[in-house]
Amino acid sequence: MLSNATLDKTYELRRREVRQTVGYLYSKAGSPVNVGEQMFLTILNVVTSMLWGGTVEGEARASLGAEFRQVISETTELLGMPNISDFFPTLAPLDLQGAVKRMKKPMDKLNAIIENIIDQRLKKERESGSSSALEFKDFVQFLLQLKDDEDSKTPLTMDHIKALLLDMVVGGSDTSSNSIEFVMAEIINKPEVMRRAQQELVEVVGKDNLVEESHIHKLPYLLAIMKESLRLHPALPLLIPHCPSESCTVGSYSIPKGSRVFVNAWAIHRDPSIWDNPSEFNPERFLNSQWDFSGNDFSYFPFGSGRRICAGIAMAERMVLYSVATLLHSFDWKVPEGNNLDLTEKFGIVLKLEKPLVAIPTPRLSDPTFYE
Ligand code: HEM
Repeated sequence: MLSNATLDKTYELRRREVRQTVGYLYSKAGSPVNVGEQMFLTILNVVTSMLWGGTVEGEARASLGAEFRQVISETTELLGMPNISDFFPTLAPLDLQGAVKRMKKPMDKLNAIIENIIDQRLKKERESGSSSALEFKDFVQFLLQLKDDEDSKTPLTMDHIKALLLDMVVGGSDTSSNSIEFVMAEIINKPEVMRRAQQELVEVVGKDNLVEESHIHKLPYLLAIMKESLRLHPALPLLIPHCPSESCTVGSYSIPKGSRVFVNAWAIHRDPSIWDNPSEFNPERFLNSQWDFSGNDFSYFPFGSGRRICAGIAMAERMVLYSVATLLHSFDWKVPEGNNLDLTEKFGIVLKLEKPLVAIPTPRLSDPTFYE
């Protein structure tokens, strides 16, 4: 589902959602909008339509999207909370901070949403006679077939399927939308960066044309902006906790088997022995640089590294670049009069802006049909 070949085939899904967001922003032209919320809804719809073909529209888009965002936010907040049970596992059964108890409510809600989706899919299959009768094969359909395949080398249970779907929705939506929010906040904070990115878009896309995903490989300055924003604000600042299956030694530290290892990518990305003026937002440092998202260089790895590297890098790169390119090509952005742009970060397993980015879009394209 996340390979470049499949992503090429599902471009229409991303395009449809991004165009819908542009239409919404056009209807709000001149008024403040919550950028992160809009981007969350856009990504949520893209991820869910790739997983099970379902999108949220109209009124339901705002209400289900807001509910989903709240539940995912609660879950990721609890996941990232320092928990005494992690450091003293013998205390875990006591759940001293009540983390396990508090996790139950959002997890029950997420489970109910996912179960409902699987039930609907099974019902549809029963009605149509077979799964292959469905119009197009999405991830849920693929997993359900794999579960029923007796010769499969990967035995799957319904719990595995639910966990995989949750992983994708939670892992894909909050990370990508927060990353887009940080990119936009940094750009709005530095008007010269916004102008240069828009100039690049005019040269590559033109003003009488729409941004397409195929353009993003021709926008080196925009890619440098994404890399620089992920350097300062990696979506998962401590990656995802790792757990070695064997005792090992790393950089002369011995790591016992089974210990919980947090890698502080946030601090490495701001290490003054690696980066000049580490706290400055300066996309130029990434123009013609050796740093990429492969995780092969331990001074820059916003998607992690090695066997557990992010499974969604290709999709994240497409979604972030395509969304930001479209937002900047279609609109000028500023914060409401009298408001200061506050880039203070809020730490958790997912890094967020302490104060959500609220900004005003002003259309830049003369032809109103580009906003339909
Ligand atoms: C800008 C957006 C994103 C960022 C910055 C990001 C970052 C990361 C990071 C740092 C990890 C942990 C890697 C490690 O511990 O070494 C991870 C894991 C993962 N990500 Fe992403 N991610 C993003 C978007 C996505 C998307 C769009 C999807 C899928 C729809 C996705 C799916 C996953 C999955 C499934 C894992 C777990 C991989 C495993 O444990 O084998 N991510 N991501």
